[in-house]
Order: sequence, then structure tokens, then C-alpha cells
Amino acid sequence: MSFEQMEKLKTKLPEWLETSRLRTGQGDVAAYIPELAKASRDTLGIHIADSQGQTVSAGDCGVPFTMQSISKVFTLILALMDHGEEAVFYNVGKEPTGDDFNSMIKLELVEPGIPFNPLINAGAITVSSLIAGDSPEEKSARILHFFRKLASNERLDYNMDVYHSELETGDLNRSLAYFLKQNGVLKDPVEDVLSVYFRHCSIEVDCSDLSRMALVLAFDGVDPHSGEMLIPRRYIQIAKTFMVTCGMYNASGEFAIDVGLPAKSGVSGGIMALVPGQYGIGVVGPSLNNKGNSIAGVHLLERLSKEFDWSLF
Ligand SMILES: NC(=O)CC[C@H](N)C(=O)O
Repeated sequence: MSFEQMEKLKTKLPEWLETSRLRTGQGDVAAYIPELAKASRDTLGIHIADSQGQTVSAGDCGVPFTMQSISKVFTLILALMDHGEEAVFYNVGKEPTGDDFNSMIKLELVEPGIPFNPLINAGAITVSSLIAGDSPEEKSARILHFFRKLASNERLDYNMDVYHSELETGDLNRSLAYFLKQNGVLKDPVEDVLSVYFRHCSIEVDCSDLSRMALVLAFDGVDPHSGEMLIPRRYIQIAKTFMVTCGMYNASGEFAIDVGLPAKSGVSGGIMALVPGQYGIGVVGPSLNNKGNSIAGVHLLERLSKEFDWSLF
């Protein structure tokens, strides 16, 4: 972080965050997973990390939340590391859908019935089934181990209340999975695949964990703090491209225009974003807009991007 940028962030970030927090009343907390409805609508926090270990944070950055769809970026990377590009993209496509993240309409309409991309639910469920391991337990353990390494936090764990809440109410995801099984995309039993998927969605983090994971993406797969290469550069390239084209659901185009950074959001209100070669950013703001993204979180990232001219485009 340059000295001037750091100084400006330290003095201005709390004020910018409070301005964005005024937006929370215009959105709503996700309630289709009952446990997520317990989150406070006015929560807003951010944590920014750089390669030298400097950090800036503001607001409710210590509030824990589950990764939900943000986890899909890293399970995709793990599946690519397990099997390579060709095998993964035999089962899942590379295109945005223009539909909701849990929609199944294109699975029926478009041949050959594989999910459009790995960041919609159908795609991420397929990716979960591709994680190497002899049992759902082994697959989940490998995912958790990988996430802990990326976050440099051995204490990362599942929020079992959220996991059970989704397991009990996730019938739309269950329908998607049965459809995929019928199409021959899923090979394993549906409940086994879903247990892996729901588990990685329920991994609990805070903004600082998310910023550390994003930092590895920002530095092309190398953890800049340890110097360790954790992910091959090609897979980072693939993940970042999906983040730009599909990371913010059907608002990805708008986000690319207004913010211009690779990012991924989740229904718990988390957003992971990165400034390539510079910063990893973690945001939490459970009040969602009508596209399913954190309403205040997007507002804050837009402000930051404009203040520091961070857009890639
Ligand atoms: N958009 C999301 O964050 C969705 C993830 C959530 N676990 C689901 O499957 O519905």
C-alpha cells in the first residue's frame, strides 16, 4: 500500500463506511435459509489487506458470516487443481446465464444440460461432486484444509447451524441436483454431493479472512506473506474471469462498470474483491439489494474504486 493511499484509507474509510451504511434500510437480509435471517440488517464491515501485512478496516469487520456463494470460487480452483481444465469444463460451462443463481430453466432448455458456469448453484453443485476424495467427508475435509491455508487461519470451521438450516430447507438445490443426476452430470448420490456443497457454503469467516483469501488471488496464487505458491496462475486467471463475468450474479455487468474489480458475493452479505497485485478486500453487509448483493457493500466498493481509480477497465 502506498503511504498516501494508506493514510487516506485510514482517515477516510470509517466515514465512507458510515455513508454506505445509510443504504442498509433499502435492502433485506436473505431469509430462504432460515438461519441467515438472524443476521442484523445494519451490519457493515470491511477489511483491506496488502502484501506487506498492512491492513485497514472499518465498521463491523469482526462479525462472523458464512461464505455461501463466495466459497464457489475456491471449490472451482480446487477441482481444477484436482482434475485439470479439460475434465472440469466437460461438466460445467463458461458463460453467464442472465438468470437467478438458483434457476434451473437453462438446464432443461439448452443442450447438453450441463450448468452454464461454476458460480451458479447448478455449476457449483457439479464442482462439489468433482472434488477429489473417496467420501463426502473426505471431500469436505480437503476443502476445509484448502480454505484454511488460503486464509492463513487454522481455526476456520463450519457454522453447523447454517449447514443444518440449509440442509433442511434446500429443496430447490436438491431439485437442481436431481436434474443434474438425471442428465448424467452428477455421478455420486445427490445427498452426498449436497452435503459437500452445503458444508462449503457454511464455512464461517470474517472480513479479515476473506481479505487474506482474496490477497492470494490478487497475487496470482502466491501468498505474498509466506511466499508460498498455493494455486497455479492459470487457475487464478480462470477464477478471476468468472468473478468479473458472473461473480455478482445478474449485476455483474453493472458492477464491472461501476467498480471494475473481480469480486464474488454471497447471500449472507459477504463480498470478496481484489485489486490485482495490490489488495485483498473482505466486506460484510447482510442487507441485500434486489439482485442478491450486499446493498451497502457494493456502494462502499464503488466509492473506494472511484476514489483510488481501481477499475481494471
Ligand atoms: N448465492 C448464494 O450465496 C447461494 C448459496 C446458498 N448456499 C445456496 O445454495 O442457495
